[in-house]
Parts: sequence; structure tokens; C-alpha cells
Amino acid sequence: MDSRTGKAVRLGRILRPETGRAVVVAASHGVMAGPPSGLKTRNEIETVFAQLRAADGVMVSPGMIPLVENTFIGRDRPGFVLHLDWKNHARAIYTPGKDGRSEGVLAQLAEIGDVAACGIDAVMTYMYLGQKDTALEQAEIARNTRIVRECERHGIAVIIEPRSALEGIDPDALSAKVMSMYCRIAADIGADLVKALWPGSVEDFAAVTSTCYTPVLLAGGAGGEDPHSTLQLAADAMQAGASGVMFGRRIFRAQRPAGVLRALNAVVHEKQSVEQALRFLEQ
Ligand SMILES: O=C(CO)COP(=O)(O)O
Repeated sequence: MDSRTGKAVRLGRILRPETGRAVVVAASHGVMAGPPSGLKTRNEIETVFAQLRAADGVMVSPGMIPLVENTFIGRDRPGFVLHLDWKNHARAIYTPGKDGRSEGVLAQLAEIGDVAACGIDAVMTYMYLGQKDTALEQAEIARNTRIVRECERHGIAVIIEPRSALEGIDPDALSAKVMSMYCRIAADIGADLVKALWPGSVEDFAAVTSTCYTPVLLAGGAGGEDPHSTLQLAADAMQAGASGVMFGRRIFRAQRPAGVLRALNAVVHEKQSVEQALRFLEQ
């Protein structure tokens, strides 16, 4: 039995075979930052998740699984993505300005064998690079490599999001040069998908996607109040050669997540313009 088949089956539940693209919803923010606005209560979680049927994937934390498992059971359901690691991001929230950055201290939240048994299609892991302490950087490479090799054995897909430990400190942390290097490292370690932050322009993101042979999904960042800017960001990412988006707050904080999702599908899969897609927000 070849576990590559398992990986192809699972990856095919996320990247739509017809387009090779994906719109994934990230909903696991609580594990890093506490209750996220839009998903604070059980009621909010249930209300938002009931609107995510049209997503190609939805990312949750391990503890959320019993609460939302129905999202993933049945035909034509979103791919099941697990946020595999905690990172020391909460410090950045409760001590803003006091060296409150997430310099890449991470802990793995589940074993890959258990992930496979749970029916999960893909795991997402951060990969922090650029720490002053080279032991931390080395540990991050070793941790991500271990996850990728274990997922290969179990036929689970892996999404790596490379991040700079110098975000917010070094203005170059999100530059095309640094992002291209980090995304390519993620691909060369063996990620199936790379999730990347927006480096600031279509041109810079094109430099990232064109040098990363693994499909790149754009991460969203804060937002959600203005669906037009969400659609424009997705359109810019597609123009730059992305294979889709992996947005969280821009979807679950929206007034009607289902409408934003439908409109994002129009931009990402149907190549519709932002103006054309805007009509889906009303439907
Ligand atoms: O995947 C994500 C967080 O892990 C993306 O979330 P945001 O779009 O809210 O930044």
C-alpha cells in the first residue's frame, strides 16, 4: 500500500481538481490568541461553521473537532485541516510593545498517527526562521521536517507557513527576498502547500510564487469589515500566481461569511473580477 495515494486523495479534497486552486477558511485562532472576535462563543462558532459548506478546506484546532465535526462528515464537504501547533503569540497580545513578538517558540498539539485516525486531510504548521538564537531556528527546521516525514508515512498533506521571527522589528522581514527564501525552504523540506503572508504588492508576491514550485496560498491578516478589500486582496494574489487563499478573520468576522466565501470562490475558481463577485455578497 502506497501512502502517496493517501496524500493525493487528501490533497485532492483541498485543492479542487478542476482548478487546482483552493479557498480555505482558517478558524483556529483561539489556540494562539484566546477567544477571537467572531468566534468567541460556542454559538458564534456554530453560526459561522454552518456557513462554511462552500469552502475547500476549514482549519480548526484539536479541541474544536467534536464541536464542528459535522462540517466534515458527508459528501461535498470542505477538506479537514488541523492547526498542528501552538505558538507563543499570546504574549504579543497581552504585552504589546514589550518585546511581545512571537519569535517562534512552538509546541506540537497532536501526533500524526492520531491525526490520520481522526480523518484529517492536512495539517498546517508554522515555520519560524530568522531567530537570533540559532538553536531555535535549527529546532524549527527539525520540527517541520519531522512533521513532513511523518505525514509522508501516513499519507497526510502538509501546509507550512514560513514566518520571520523578526516581523515587526526588521522592515525586510516580509520582503519579497525573505519571503521567497522562506517559502522555497518550506517547499524543499517537502510541504504540499505553502501559506504565505502578503509582502505588499502583486509584483513582490509574484516573486514569491514564481520561485516556489509548491502551490502557494495567501494568508489573510486582520480584516473582515470590508469585503471589497478581501476580494481585491484575493484577486491580487491570483494575479500574482497564487493557488488560492487561506483566510480567517476576513471570513469569520464578515457580516455574512457564506456570502464572502461564495464571492471568494468566484474570484479564485471562476476567475471573476472583484466587481462581478461583489454581487454574491448580497445573495
Ligand atoms: O491561517 C490563518 C491563521 O493561522 C490566517 O488567518 P487570518 O486570515 O485571520 O490572518
